[in-house]
Amino acid sequence: MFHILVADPISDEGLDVLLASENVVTKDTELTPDELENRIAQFDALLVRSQTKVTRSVIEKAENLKIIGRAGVGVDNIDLEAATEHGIIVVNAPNGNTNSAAEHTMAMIMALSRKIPQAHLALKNQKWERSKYVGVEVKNKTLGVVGLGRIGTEVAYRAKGQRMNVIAYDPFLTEEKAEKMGIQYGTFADVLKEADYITVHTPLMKETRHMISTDAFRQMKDGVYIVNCARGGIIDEDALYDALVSGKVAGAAIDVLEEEPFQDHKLLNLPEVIATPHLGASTVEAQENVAIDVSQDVLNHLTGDLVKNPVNMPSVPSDVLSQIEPYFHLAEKLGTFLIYLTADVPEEVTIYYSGELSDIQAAPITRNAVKGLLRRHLGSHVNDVNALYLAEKKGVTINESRTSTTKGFTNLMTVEVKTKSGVRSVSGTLLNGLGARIVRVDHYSVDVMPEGHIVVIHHQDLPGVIGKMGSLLAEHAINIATMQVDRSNIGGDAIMILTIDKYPEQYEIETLKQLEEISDVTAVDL
Ligand SMILES: NC(=O)c1ccc[n+]([C@@H]2O[C@H](COP(=O)([O-])OP(=O)(O)OC[C@H]3O[C@@H](n4cnc5c(N)ncnc54)[C@H](O)[C@@H]3O)[C@@H](O)[C@H]2O)c1
Ligand SMILES: O=C(O)CC[C@@H](O)C(=O)O
Repeated sequence: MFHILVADPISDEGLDVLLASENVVTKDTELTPDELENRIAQFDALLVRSQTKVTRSVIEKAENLKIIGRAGVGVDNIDLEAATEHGIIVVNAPNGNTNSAAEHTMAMIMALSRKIPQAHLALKNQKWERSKYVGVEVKNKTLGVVGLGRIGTEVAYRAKGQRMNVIAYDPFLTEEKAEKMGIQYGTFADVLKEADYITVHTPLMKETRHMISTDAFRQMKDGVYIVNCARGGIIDEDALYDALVSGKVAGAAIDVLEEEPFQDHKLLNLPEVIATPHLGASTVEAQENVAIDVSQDVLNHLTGDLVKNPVNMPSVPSDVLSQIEPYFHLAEKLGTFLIYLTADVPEEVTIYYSGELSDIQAAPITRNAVKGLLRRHLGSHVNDVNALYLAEKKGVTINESRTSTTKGFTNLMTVEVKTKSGVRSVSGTLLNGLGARIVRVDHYSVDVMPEGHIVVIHHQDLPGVIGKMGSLLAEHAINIATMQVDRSNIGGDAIMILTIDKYPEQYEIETLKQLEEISDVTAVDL
């Protein structure tokens, strides 16, 4: 049974799936930041919209938190780096409110053009001022869309329905795609120069913060209209204020501001500005959609299933997943096995994929190998979410490589670690119907199930060594379950890999090391 905190108002209908489960759902949408920090340790999952700030200090106190669900798109209220570092998966609901936000954007464009909010307010104040509220038509005007993702695209199609011309800029937009959509493809500068209306639909990130700046306003047409139903901060508010006061911008429609909630903002005192309090996603339909999506992902994660909309981990399509999932366990075991053999700090890890593995989406398998490598020293908090992040933080370079060297196996995965004292490697395969096998350790060929207690012995290939080893283990009541031996050449270096029924004590390992033919003994616990 898990404890789930719902910290922002989230649709009850959408939460049904959580409420119907055996978990304990606590709804507290009035928590102060301090209260959230003080209480978060007792929860396994946290659900938020955009109000609650999930800061690093909240995450640092969230000892049991496994997942943060964002009922909506933007995750700028969640410290993603801190979540990733702590192995907490963040999921969002990217599709459920697209329509709602696009409709709100169109409503804002129309209201701005016809001065509806201003006229409405005057009339409510008993002022019949028809000549003061003459508007402009949108037909044949050019709408500039900055960010042609889910919402930007829906806005573009709707604007075409209003007989507007649309020009869009998005780093992922191609001329072909623009042509297919019946819109004009442009650079950011083209959009600024040609648009009568500019609407922004990018996420708020380092690259997009204040992208609509004083310089950008300078490049725009005189009398341009500006719309922001995406995120406060994409537009530089001081620059917008100056552009409105100077008359460069004829009007602005704002659903979001840098500081929210806001009341007494200087932009709101300008008559050319119309505003709503972050209502883009506030429709019954959108709220239900996002709550259902995020609740389902939270339940999936808590019950060990894969999530649909991870933010801090790449998602894997289900057909790809069914192909690669069988290798997760093998990859983790190879990583763990290898780290036992690696005495020095790993500097570089390369995972080689060959045979059937050479053309698959291997990143999730790589994550499992790295997880296996890091867990021995960093503990069980290393998981799929933070494995690569923690490796990078520890200065370990992770590489993936495809090779044609299959050594006769239909699939072969090799994990190689470089340290200051050299390179060690281990290879494994999935044998049809027989499961996972370790098939190479460095240059030695073996056949070992990657399970249980294993002892890896490097020795000299001399008569009697195997017998001596067996007797010594018997003296310590250690039963040998399986044994594999390989050698470089007759009488040369050799390896013996034993699986035994109990993990040996350190003094037992030391006893083995005392045999003169033996150069190294490593106990591995898989
Ligand atoms: N007002 C609201 O209530 C509300 C509701 C939903 C979403 N949103 C916000 O709307 C925005 C868009 O959401 P979405 O679902 O369409 O996201 P999306 O990820 O589908 O689209 C964002 C697009 O922006 C593009 N982009 C990124 N950097 C860019 C740049 N420098 N210049 C131009 N384009 C760039 C991306 O390539 C992507 O196509 C987000 O900020 C989201 O948080 C607001
Ligand atoms: O929670 C909300 O109402 C806002 C959601 C919206 O800003 C989003 O990014 O999805």
